[in-house]
Amino acid sequence: MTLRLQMLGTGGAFAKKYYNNNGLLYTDDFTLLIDCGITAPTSLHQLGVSLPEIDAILITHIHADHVGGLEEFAFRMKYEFGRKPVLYISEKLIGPLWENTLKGGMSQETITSLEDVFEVRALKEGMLNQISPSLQIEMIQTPHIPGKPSYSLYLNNEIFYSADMTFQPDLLKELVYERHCRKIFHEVQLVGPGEVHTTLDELLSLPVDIRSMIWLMHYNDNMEDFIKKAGEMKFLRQHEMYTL
Ligand SMILES: Nc1ccn([C@@H]2O[C@@H]3COP(=O)(O)O[C@H]3[C@H]2O)c(=O)n1
Ligand SMILES: [Zn+2]
Ligand SMILES: [Zn+2]
Repeated sequence: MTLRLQMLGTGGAFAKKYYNNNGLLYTDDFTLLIDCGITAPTSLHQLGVSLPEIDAILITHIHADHVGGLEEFAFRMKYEFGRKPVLYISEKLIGPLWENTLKGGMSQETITSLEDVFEVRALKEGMLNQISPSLQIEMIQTPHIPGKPSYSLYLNNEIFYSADMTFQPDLLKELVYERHCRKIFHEVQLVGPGEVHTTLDELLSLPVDIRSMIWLMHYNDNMEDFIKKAGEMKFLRQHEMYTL
């Protein structure tokens, strides 16, 4: 079963030319939205994708470029379409997503918890979660902000999709050399110290066979200046459809 990926955006948190780094992952019979940031509703509108066409949303971590569009998504599904979207989320993030992010805007007499606006499906890390008949996802907790859980995704035991994360060369080597990973979608910070992200220079330090399978995403507006500096790595483009 082939997967297809269409990014709603490929930009970093503060990019303006590129939308938030959120993606539509398609199987033949299922559409999963990976992260739903501030710009996700606009990008979906531009692509002509209506909200009910999305079978489920999966959240990697709680930053506005990954969850800032959830309020609009949930309100519109409730009031325009009379439906509750399916939300896959780490069990550790259910409380914080409601208490720290959505409660302020969404709470009212009839809405007092995340479950009132989403059909919540808790994901456990380190094990295979069956999302649809042909899509399995393992959540791998990867370091981003200290004390703030963030989860990268291993799709169908062969494709790595990074959440926002600091450089983890040992994980990437283990996935490629021991777990048959054949494609990597990786966030990148093009200049400056990474701190909470992975820099282009760090990714350039990986062995060439790993670099050749990397597609870069979550980049800043000056991405075009780095196309020739990324070696074998390629830049993922928003709104283009990729067969994985
Ligand atoms: N310790 C931190 C925390 C946050 N940030 C910036 O805020 C952004 C939040 O979304 P992001 O995509 O994770 O990128 C983060 C950093 O740009 C940062 O640079 N350092
Ligand atoms: Zn981000
Ligand atoms: Zn983040």
